[in-house]
Amino acid sequence: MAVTGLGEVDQKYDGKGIRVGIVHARWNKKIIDNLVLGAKNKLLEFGVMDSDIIIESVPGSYELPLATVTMFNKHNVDVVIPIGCLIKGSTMHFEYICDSVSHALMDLQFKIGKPVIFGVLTCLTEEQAEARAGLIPGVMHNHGEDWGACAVEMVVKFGG
Ligand SMILES: O=c1[nH]c(NC[C@H](O)[C@H](O)[C@H](O)CO)c([N+](=O)[O-])c(=O)[nH]1
Repeated sequence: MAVTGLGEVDQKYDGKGIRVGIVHARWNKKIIDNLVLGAKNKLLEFGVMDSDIIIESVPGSYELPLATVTMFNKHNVDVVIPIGCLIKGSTMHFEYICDSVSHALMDLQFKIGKPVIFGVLTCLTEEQAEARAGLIPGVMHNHGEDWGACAVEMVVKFGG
């Protein structure tokens, strides 16, 4: 079952024995905490052992790519889920971080040969971010759950 894109996981893959790294930014804490919880709970639901989920934080989303490399090298994980929340401000800072971080995380997969799940919300408003973290009842769902399911599927199908 792949993640349908509507947030429903329509097939469950066996996560037993898979080691998963989660690196998360600390900006927008309320949103980040729920995204991380959603990803972790989905990993556990798919059979990943709690002891095989390694979580580290960084100051902001800009630090996620380097932390992702270190997570692979230091903790011998099969996949990393970098989690961040970027919210547009009044300057171009948002655009530059979104662009550099998304490209860096995409490129890392090919350099390392392992899956890097894109868990960075790039939102124009705080409300958009809250909805995608499952913090507004009845509006969207916690995208962290999608990322957890995606991580297991990618390792099962394409892991080294
Ligand atoms: O994770 C975020 N980092 C942000 N900035 C910090 C950045 O990621 C770095 O931590 C910082 O520039 C130091 O390198 C954000 N904004 O500036 O808006 C943001 O919305 N989210």
